[in-house]
Amino acid sequence: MEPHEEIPADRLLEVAQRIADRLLELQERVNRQMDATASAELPEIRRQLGYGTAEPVELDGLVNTRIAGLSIVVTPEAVATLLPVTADSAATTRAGRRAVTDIVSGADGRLTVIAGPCSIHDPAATVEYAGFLARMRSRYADDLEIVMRTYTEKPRTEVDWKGFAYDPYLDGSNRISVGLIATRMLMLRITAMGVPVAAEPLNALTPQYVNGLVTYNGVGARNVTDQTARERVSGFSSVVGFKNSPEGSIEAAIQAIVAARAPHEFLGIDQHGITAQLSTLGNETGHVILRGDKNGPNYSAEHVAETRALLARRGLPEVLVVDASHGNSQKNHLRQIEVVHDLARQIASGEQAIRGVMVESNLVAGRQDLDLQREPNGLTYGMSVTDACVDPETTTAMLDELAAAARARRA
Ligand SMILES: O=C[C@H](O)[C@H](O)COP(=O)(O)O
Ligand SMILES: C=C(OP(=O)(O)O)C(=O)O
Repeated sequence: MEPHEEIPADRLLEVAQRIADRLLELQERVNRQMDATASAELPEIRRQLGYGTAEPVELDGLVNTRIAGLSIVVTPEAVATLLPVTADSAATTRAGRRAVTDIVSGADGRLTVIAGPCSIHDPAATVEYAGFLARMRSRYADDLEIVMRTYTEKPRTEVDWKGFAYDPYLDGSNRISVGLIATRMLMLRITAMGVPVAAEPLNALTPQYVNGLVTYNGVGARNVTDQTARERVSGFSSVVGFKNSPEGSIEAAIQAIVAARAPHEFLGIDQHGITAQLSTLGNETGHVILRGDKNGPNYSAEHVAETRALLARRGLPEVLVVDASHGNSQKNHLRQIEVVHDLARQIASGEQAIRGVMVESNLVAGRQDLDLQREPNGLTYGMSVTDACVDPETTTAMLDELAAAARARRA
């Protein structure tokens, strides 16, 4: 057992902070050595290339005029060395990816369910919720492959809290190193419990910190047209889904599928945090996630048929996942129940294209406002601080219905 596996979940942030402090101290020293080597050798390289001595130019008011701070962050390699993927976690992710890939390709007739909080904000509640999903996974294993939403990065419409990976203390202190370490610790913990993890890869650098721990990545509605997001997931080992755009464009998700199936060359970082050129092979698991839009839902049989036709026209597999929340619930968590009813009816009557359902679920129903100035202790335990979620009881009823539908479709 790794030492971090024994840490009580309510002390996870404290330990993440200690790890961050030690790693940042080390990284400062490494960076100083690198800077010293570069400043010793670069003038000589300049000279060998036939350039004269660089005259210092005053750049005040020209560069970094809107940068208020710049601090180093722990590197993926250092974090992975202290918090390695254990055999149990690796086995969970391997099996989860295999199962979801097979469901997407049609080799496995079950249904994927991506359930869990809209966003992660409290390690203890997250681990407790993972315990609930671990029980659900055993109960419904014959019909469902259940994966836990472990979203620590949140895309925001305007300005708001950006998620646990960025601001783990929920107070605007934005300790990103601590957030990245704590995210990895949580994903290690959840996968060690046998529950595969789903995430949203919002940032170009964060995936390196959770390498080997994510089974399913959903590119969000606000990022689906982003070239850098498409490039990134073309190299992911996980299964990837693309939401329709916030305005309802399914075509945007289809274009993302096509883009991500292709190999790409782009800029990222390597495991040492050094800028790197990444060469990818393309990801063939890409599919549309229907999430509705601001004007209404898009989960009906007509929408599913329309999406199938659009995919067929592009010669793509007629495969999709439906998100019961967001535009499909018009952000009313209880409407997810109606969405799931409808999807269960479609699946039971033989609709083959629907391979997965996403549900926003948490320990406590509803949502609460997060005030970054208030003590986090004022929050209700287990309740979402972003979009409203259904509770475990409602989630269980949904899983029961979806399992029966998957069974009926296979029969
Ligand atoms: O999934 C959660 C939210 O819908 C998404 O992050 C956007 O949130 P916002 O519109 O509240 O910023
Ligand atoms: C942000 C999310 O959804 P969307 O991109 O559909 O708004 C989400 O699934 O957390």
